[in-house]
Amino acid sequence: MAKYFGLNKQQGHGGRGKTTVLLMNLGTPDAPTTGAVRRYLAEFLSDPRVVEIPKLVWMLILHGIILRVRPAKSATLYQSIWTELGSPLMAITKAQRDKLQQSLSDAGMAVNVDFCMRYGQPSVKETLKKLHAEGSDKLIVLPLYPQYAAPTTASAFDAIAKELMSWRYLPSLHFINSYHDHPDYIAALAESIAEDFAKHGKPKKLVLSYHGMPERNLHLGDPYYCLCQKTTRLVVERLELSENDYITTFQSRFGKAKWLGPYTDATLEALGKEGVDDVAIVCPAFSADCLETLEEIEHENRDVFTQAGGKKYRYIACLNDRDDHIEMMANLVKPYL
Ligand SMILES: C=CC1=C(C)c2cc3[nH]c(cc4nc(cc5[nH]c(cc1n2)c(C)c5CCC(=O)O)C(CCC(=O)O)=C4C)c(C)c3C=C
Ligand SMILES: [Fe+2]
Ligand SMILES: [Fe+2]
Repeated sequence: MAKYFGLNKQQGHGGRGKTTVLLMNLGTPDAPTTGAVRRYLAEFLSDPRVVEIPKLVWMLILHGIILRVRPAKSATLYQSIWTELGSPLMAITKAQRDKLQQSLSDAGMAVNVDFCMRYGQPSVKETLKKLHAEGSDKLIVLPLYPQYAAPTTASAFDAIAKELMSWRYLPSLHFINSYHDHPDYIAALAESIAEDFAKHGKPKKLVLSYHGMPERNLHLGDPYYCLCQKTTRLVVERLELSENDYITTFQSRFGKAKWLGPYTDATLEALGKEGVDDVAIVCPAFSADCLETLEEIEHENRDVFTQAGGKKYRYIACLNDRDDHIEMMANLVKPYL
């Protein structure tokens, strides 16, 4: 048939039928240098899902001010968390890919696991093209953002859809848009907190700090804020905490607009001043440790808290490549395999 119609090898329509679980995360600079951070931020902050300001105005601010000032500052912060394996976000995502591959293979499933990043490398475009060339015609896309948000989850979908727009032979596609209340996610999160309490004692306050976004997004219909509140409720119910034991906050504010609150840094400062001097802090919106957790939460906010009078400050790591986190991913994708 192929010979009759003059199809070449690349075009061959046989030999397909592979299934791939495609993990997706935000992305990170290639190096902790001003140039690499500028390239990364230029791509990230040009995404209209991330910054919803009229394009012309935003491009003037972005290129005229932000990309001249922020990359050098952020590069210094990235240097403080960089490891011999590179950016933590990249190293952890690779470990998650490898362990999920192992887990699904051990369960006897003939499935390939790969990952790509929304911004930077490995790009959505190159990864989809590679998977197609390898014969994958069924994709289960799992963006590693537990709580759906338009700037993250919808943007991941945009990038996939944008690439596939120019394809003739589309793969079958399943897109998992949120797992904020999945029992395995809640169980893994609660277990990581319980382990910390067992080791260091129950703190006076558990702070559940989620990545923030402009408050306006909530009023325009983004469910992220409500999904974060639901995650908190399910986790604290499982840990049997009472209302005074915990607080939900939002971190990583960017720009001058009002973001979701209460803000993590202001809350820690207030707690320190009020004599709530023993806190543990966990970041449920991040599936992997990154700049926003390792630098902003573990370091910057520790200083805020201790300078306000706080004494004990424990950062509880993200779920990263914990076995229960990997099993959660396996259970999330299994119904589609
Ligand atoms: C500009 C607006 C931003 C929105 C909205 C936003 C939402 C959002 N982000 C994450 C996850 C991550 N963000 C990370 C870094 C980061 N985020 C913003 C801005 C917005 N994020 C900036 C400018 C940066 C870069 C860091 C800096 O220069 O200070 C990261 C870490 C990347 C890394 O390399 O380690 C993650 C992960 C979520 C879940 C989210 C949803 C509301
Ligand atoms: Fe962010
Ligand atoms: Fe930050």
